[in-house]
Amino acid sequence: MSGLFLTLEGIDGAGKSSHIDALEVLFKASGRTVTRTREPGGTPLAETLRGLILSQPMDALTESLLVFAARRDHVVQVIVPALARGDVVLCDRFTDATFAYQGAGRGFDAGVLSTLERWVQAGQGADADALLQPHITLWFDLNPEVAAERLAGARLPDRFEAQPVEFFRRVAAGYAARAADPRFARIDADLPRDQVWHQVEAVLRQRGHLA
Ligand SMILES: Nc1ncnc2c1ncn2[C@@H]1O[C@H](COP(=O)(O)OP(=O)(O)OP(=O)(O)O)[C@@H](O)[C@H]1O
Ligand SMILES: Cc1cn([C@H]2C[C@H](O)[C@@H](COP(=O)(O)O)O2)c(=O)[nH]c1=O
Repeated sequence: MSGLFLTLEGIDGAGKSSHIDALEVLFKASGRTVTRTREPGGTPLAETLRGLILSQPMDALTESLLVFAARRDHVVQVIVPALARGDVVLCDRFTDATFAYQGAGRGFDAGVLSTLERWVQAGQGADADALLQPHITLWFDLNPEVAAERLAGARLPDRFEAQPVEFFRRVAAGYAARAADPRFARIDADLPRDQVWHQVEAVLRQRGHLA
């Protein structure tokens, strides 16, 4: 069986993490082995970098280099081996987040991000031209004002969550621009949790990722 690389994306507070447990249960019930992971993070080194990225002041180039450094370790150590085994890889954020947050949010050069993406996600040997990309990206689309209300009081904000709503409007626009790619499935996240889940399950069945 071939591996499935599924990513979850959206602005902070859009509700994507709330559905990862259920996704894991669903795929396991269909007989699949699941590797559950997140970005930035997913390896000891990448989790160390995550701690710095979410807490330390830095400019947009440093931030971009650190997220891609964390990603390289994660891709090599976790994602590629899991896909080679045939696992379903459930990854909370991947490179779309970099284009949305560092690109659209911070205003950092998308051409430089694309170059880093090619270096970090290039295949090996005969596959050198193939770029590792998710098979499907569940994009939890939620108005930034609603997301901010959901996050208020839920937890102490990190360096991104502490950004003003204008930042998240730019990030949301960045995701919307990337959603033209057919691997994106838009999930209307401005609905009660059970209805959000219903959309997630339906899209996976429609696209043939679940029996
Ligand atoms: N459909 C929903 N309706 C109302 N509240 C929700 C819904 N889904 C999640 N929440 C609540 O919104 C908050 C953010 O949800 P969650 O942590 O899943 O978001 P997230 O997209 O993973 O955010 P982040 O990327 O910042 O981790 C939580 O308090 C969660 O309980
Ligand atoms: C992968 C990635 C993430 N970010 C930001 C987005 C979020 O604010 C945090 C991660 O926190 P979460 O609660 O686990 O969603 O990191 C980023 O700016 N760039 C990236 O590439």
